[in-house]
Amino acid sequence: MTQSVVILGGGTAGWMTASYLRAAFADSVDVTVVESRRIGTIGVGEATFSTVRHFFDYLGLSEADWMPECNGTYKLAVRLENWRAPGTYFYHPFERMRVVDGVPLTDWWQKVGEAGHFDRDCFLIPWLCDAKASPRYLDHRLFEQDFDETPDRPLYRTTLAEQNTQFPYAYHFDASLLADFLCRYAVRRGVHRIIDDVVDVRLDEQGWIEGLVTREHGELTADLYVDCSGFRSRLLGDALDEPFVSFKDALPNDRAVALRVPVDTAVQGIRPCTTATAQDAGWIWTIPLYDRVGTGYVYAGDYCEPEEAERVLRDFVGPAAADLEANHIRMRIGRSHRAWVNNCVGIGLAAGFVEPLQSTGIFLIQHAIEQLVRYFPGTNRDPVLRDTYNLSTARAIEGVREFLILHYRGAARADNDYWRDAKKGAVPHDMAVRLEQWQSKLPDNDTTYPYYHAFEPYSYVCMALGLGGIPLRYPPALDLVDTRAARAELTRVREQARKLVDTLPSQVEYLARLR
Ligand SMILES: Cc1cc2nc3c(=O)[nH]c(=O)nc-3n(C[C@H](O)[C@H](O)[C@H](O)COP(=O)(O)OP(=O)(O)OC[C@H]3O[C@@H](n4cnc5c(N)ncnc54)[C@H](O)[C@@H]3O)c2cc1C
Ligand SMILES: N[C@@H](Cc1c[nH]c2cc(Cl)ccc12)C(=O)O
Repeated sequence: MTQSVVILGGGTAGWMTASYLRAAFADSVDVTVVESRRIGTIGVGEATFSTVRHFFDYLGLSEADWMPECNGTYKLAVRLENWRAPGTYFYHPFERMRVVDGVPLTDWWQKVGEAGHFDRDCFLIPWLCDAKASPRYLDHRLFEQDFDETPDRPLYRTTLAEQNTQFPYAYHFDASLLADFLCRYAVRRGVHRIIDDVVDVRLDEQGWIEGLVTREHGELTADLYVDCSGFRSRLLGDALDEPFVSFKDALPNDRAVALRVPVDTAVQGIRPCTTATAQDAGWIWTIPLYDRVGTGYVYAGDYCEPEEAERVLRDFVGPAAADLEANHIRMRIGRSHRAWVNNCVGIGLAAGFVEPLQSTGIFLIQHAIEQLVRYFPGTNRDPVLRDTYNLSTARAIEGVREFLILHYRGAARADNDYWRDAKKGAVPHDMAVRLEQWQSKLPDNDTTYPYYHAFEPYSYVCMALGLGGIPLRYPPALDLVDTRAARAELTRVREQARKLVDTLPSQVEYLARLR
């Protein structure tokens, strides 16, 4: 029996959901997207997790299919500048920690490494980022060979649940071009697209949605409604009045101002990472795309006025910013108490958002969509499926919240009220315990947020070591054991990095070849 879904919203969340549901259920689920011409999309959201490749894989799309159309580039890490002190930087790479004699290399590094650059001493990717290298050779081989990339497995599509290796890169892309691309993909596969405004929502006596009233297309009805209306949360927050749990007590950044800066990347090169540069009231993102750079200042409105933020961003960009129009954005930070209420599921900004740091928005969308497919409601409206979905998606965003709180707690920077207050904000009880534990032994499986939220202990380790504000000791056991193997591994990282930097093409060269 065919079921029907109406999705409100044609931003990244709406079109990702529509295309994925179609790929999962084909003609068994009839999908309609209604999007407004008058209400724009958020227009930002250009950096991803490495796991987004499962999304494209599921849709049957290769890099060559979508990257050139969306000005895509590779992202091998986040580079955090000035979080410790002016002039410092470190990387959070898509690269798992090496382990020597059962001990993570970073723990060894605390004892035997030279003070300074844990990231460049323990990982390869920081060297590739500094060299603006491509993660692939011109014959398309990956710089690491741990991955089965055989293309001929048409019946086996991967999802987040199968993540047992750490893929070495994610992507940057133009968010508007991606939404257009996915719209074409979905419509070609039978998704109905309606351009109109939803002006009213009809509920039955139990509070279930009966229909969405549009300005010009009458009433749209379905078995399930997906709210992808962005921060407005037109169905979940507005019509169904589901309470919103704010994260502002711990994460005060609630505004952003963004610019799209044209750049001659052939001349400047394309650094294969997102850069997050700490500022007086937040931080600035720099996301290199194929033909331009996306940049924006994420800041706390309580500490900085929008005009001041725009001025700081323009100064940061320099002369190239002169004639560009700035996009000012208010952010609603937190989550809907429940993401799925009755016959309405919120996905994307409509359901919740943490803040752009570490680019978690699209990951949370992808996770929500995969969970929706897993717990898709039958005609009997089993409430257990809905409750399990709500538990899983709430845990994911709460984990992301915890990881981001660490950035502000852990930053050594404390030179003004914003950075000092950031260390006094609320911390979830369990996290307060973990912050203590990390001082005696770097974060590991037993001392990090226990539910799936995609960040693994090594990500927490990078932050603890790189941010510099948490006093850290190495485990005393390391004074009692032979350190030779660990020292040899640190030397091996250096040798491997040197060889890669010498042999890999630049990202500009590789992407030109891909086109
Ligand atoms: C400053 C900032 C930076 C970010 N950076 C990143 C990043 O680097 N990486 C990342 O993963 N995520 C990032 N995000 C998050 C990411 O942008 C969003 O998760 C993503 O774009 C999804 O947005 P959306 O589709 O939920 O909402 P939107 O893009 O706002 O789309 C809303 C849609 O709903 C439609 N709509 C609303 N009301 C109605 C109505 N009444 N009738 C008809 N249509 C309606 C609109 O027309 C539009 O199509 C960032 C977010 C912000 C705010
Ligand atoms: N495991 C997830 C999350 C993740 C792991 N390392 C990084 C690094 C950065 Cl910069 C962002 C996200 C992540 C993933 O692989 O995407």
